[in-house]
Amino acid sequence: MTVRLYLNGVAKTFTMHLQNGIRIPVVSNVDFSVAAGECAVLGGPSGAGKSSILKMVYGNYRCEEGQILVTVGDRIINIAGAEPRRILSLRRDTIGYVSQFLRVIPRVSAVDVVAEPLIAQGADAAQAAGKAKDLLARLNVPERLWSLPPATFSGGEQQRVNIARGFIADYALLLLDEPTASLDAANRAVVVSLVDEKKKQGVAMLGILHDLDVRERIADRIIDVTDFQVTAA
Ligand SMILES: Nc1ncnc2c1ncn2[C@@H]1O[C@H](COP(=O)(O)OP(=O)(O)OP(=O)(O)O)[C@@H](O)[C@H]1O
Repeated sequence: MTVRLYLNGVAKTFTMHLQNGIRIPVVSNVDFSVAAGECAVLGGPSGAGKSSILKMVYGNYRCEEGQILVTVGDRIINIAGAEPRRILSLRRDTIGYVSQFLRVIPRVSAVDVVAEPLIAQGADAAQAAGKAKDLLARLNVPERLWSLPPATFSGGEQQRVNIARGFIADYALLLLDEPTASLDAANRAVVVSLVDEKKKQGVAMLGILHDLDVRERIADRIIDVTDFQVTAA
């Protein structure tokens, strides 16, 4: 078993600087690992700290305590102490993030929006566009939309463009932040098969999935975040 992600003694406390520096401890002693080819899902009630953990792994939230170790080839990198430039290069080459929200880029076509992460990893532009079209077709985005910028697409169409963009590149670690929220059953099934393919390729995945049906189909393990919750003294 190759460990791809290891959180070791991670803690997160928010400090509200505009409210007299009130400190809100959220999680502490977070310890778990995710192996290559495994999909682990963070469980626990609303407010338990699932998003905070995912955002620390992606480097969006600073991790003040503990280590977040990611295996990159034959090296191990600690995201908790990584410089912003290192985090950006990890996001290009090693860690992908699939959420339900598309950040629309004006005047860029759906195909180019989807292909971009793969081109950033060094792929040939024509091959990347081909793979982008395959994914858009699998996710039932109508072909007449592929050459248009997604700004005017429906919410569901934008969401599927974003999923295609999240799954196109080759990352060792993929973070799934409610990727199937508000998708219909047919497209949820497509996401399940995309996750299965990533597992076969040895990609480690860590996700938040409130959709119980999808969670049951893709989660190899549930990590209960309440185990790490900081209870008020
Ligand atoms: N940027 C922030 N500033 C201050 N507090 C925050 C911030 N982000 C999260 N929190 C607090 O941390 C706690 C955990 O939030 P988080 O979003 O991680 O929970 P969650 O388990 O993902 O919840 P949900 O299932 O509702 O999305 C909450 O009490 C929330 O108010």
